[in-house]
Amino acid sequence: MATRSIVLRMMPLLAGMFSRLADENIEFQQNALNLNYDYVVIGGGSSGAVVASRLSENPKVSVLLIESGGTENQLSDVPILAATLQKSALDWKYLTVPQEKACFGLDNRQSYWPRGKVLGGCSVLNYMLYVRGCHEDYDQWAAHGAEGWSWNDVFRYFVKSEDNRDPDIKDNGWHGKGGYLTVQRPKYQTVLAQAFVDAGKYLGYPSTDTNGAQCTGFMVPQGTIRGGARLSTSRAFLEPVLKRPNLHISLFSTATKLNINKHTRRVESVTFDRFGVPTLVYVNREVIVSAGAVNSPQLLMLSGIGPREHLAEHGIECIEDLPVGLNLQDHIFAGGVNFLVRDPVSVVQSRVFTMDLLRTYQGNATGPLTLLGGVEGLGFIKTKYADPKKDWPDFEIHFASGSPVSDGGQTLRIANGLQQRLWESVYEPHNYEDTVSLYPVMLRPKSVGYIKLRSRSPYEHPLIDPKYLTAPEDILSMVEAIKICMELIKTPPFRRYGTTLWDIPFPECKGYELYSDEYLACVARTYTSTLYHPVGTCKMGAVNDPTAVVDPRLRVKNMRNLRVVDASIMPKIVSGNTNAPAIMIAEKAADMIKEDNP
Ligand SMILES: Cc1cc2nc3c(=O)[nH]c(=O)nc-3n(C[C@H](O)[C@H](O)[C@H](O)COP(=O)(O)OP(=O)(O)OC[C@H]3O[C@@H](n4cnc5c(N)ncnc54)[C@H](O)[C@@H]3O)c2cc1C
Repeated sequence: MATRSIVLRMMPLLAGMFSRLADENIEFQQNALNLNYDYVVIGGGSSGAVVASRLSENPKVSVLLIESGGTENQLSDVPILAATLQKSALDWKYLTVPQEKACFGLDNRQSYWPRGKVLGGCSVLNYMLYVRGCHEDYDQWAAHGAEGWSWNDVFRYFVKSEDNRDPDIKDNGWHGKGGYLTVQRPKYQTVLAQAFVDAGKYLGYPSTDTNGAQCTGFMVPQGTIRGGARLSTSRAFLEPVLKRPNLHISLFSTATKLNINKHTRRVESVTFDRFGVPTLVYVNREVIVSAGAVNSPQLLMLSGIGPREHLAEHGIECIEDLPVGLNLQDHIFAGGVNFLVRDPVSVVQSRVFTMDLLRTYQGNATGPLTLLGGVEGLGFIKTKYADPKKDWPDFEIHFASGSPVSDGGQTLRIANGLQQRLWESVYEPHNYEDTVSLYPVMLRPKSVGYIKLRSRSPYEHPLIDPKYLTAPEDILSMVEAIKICMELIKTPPFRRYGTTLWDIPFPECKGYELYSDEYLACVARTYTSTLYHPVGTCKMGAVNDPTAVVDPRLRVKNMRNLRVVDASIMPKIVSGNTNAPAIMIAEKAADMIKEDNP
């Protein structure tokens, strides 16, 4: 407790020191709004910020961006502090319903879902990892009705955003230069980053740019950072265009209803609360809902677009009966895959938050504070359940050069909602010791959940049930992935630093033979962690696909001027982190909107 308060007391100092890297005085907020706009974009997150930026390139159209939150702060700039932003004012603070087959070791068996409530959305809270997913993901989307979304179609939109700055990657033919979104590795690595990549080689995985020709392999990740600081989509795409007179941004503004004319099928206006005051704007051309995978379906349902029977439960008139909120997919990992390290080479709090390193960060934008939330390696692997003939890994290992004990349980443990009993018995005895984690992330889970309304209040959090680990295949593949992580830690590149298996078993799993398949399955079901990638709740598909909410041009079916543009449109979750895909979706959508509104 004492240490926590010391760190908390250090925050203002940190904030002061990092002022070089942030400018809170930038005026995003538009004071007076017009009565109507050509385009109203709802939600200024990873996708919405990009859409608003691109649409307002045409000076002849007017664009209003409505965002529930305010602007990011100086702490959110510091890459290693990513997890500390959870449960802060920048977070929507969602919780899933208690899980039946997972999260046994989390408070009330609920998974905590942070989502960015701030201009830039989750790109302000995220771990900044730049990952595109595999070519196969997008080819599958297209094959199942999302015409125009194959890898060959989407590739140029990844490139369009990008300003890749790492010499060994930027010229390999797979990346863009000069775009708004700077992509680069932190200048600093611990020795463990290379150990991870070398361990992958030991098991036959190439060291490669997994965002390029081949998806399977290991790499030290690139991130959406610039000058050692986080680069949110707000900073990247909006800050440079703020002076455009045709772009208005309304902060602290929550859209509560799309007002739809049932006969014309047009959204005529949008109701929103601006600093708590009910407000209305009229729409000349289109409304673009970019409120993310939780809030986009919520807003559509509140406005009468959703499953008829479910809307009726809340007394909402159904204007269009569509499967909004279904098809919820998320990436999870087994949080208990941590290892002990003999040598002082990992990222522990006492070695990171020193005055010398703070000065290094301030002066040279390097040092451990630039690490991407502490993630130093990504390994895209195939378990025995993956198709050996395809370059389509079924797990992504996140290698962290630390674990929940690295800061004495101050951030990750709290963010994950780890139960006190589990914390005290398994982790606390190793507080502040050198450790690493190899978190196996299930890339294409079979378990699918849903989001529903709890009430017709826009302010009540929706009911979120991801149904983690309910499909039997999921736990089987997770066990195989954990075994691969254990193999990696035993390879010479890691062993030279004295890595060993964690020496305290999970008490809940003591009935099983240590490290047996049953034991590992129990660990995965006990410490089940989200990777914060919910998608799919406004599914894109062919017009005649009854499971689709939007068509391949992202138009809500049977509506004239309404699109959804964010991670919720993914028909299937991509095999990688979802920020770069959300930005790509927005880039492509902006082009489609321009084409459809000549
Ligand atoms: C903790 C965390 C770590 C992550 N790490 C990574 C990572 O390292 N790499 C990666 O690729 N991905 C990562 N992700 C996931 C990635 O950031 C998201 O998938 C992506 O940002 C989603 O973009 P979006 O536009 O769909 O939604 P969001 O970015 O969530 O944007 C939605 C926006 O809409 C606003 N909004 C919602 N409702 C309303 C309303 N009614 N009215 C007005 N505004 C509204 C929200 O405040 C928000 O700003 C992470 C996510 C989190 C939370």
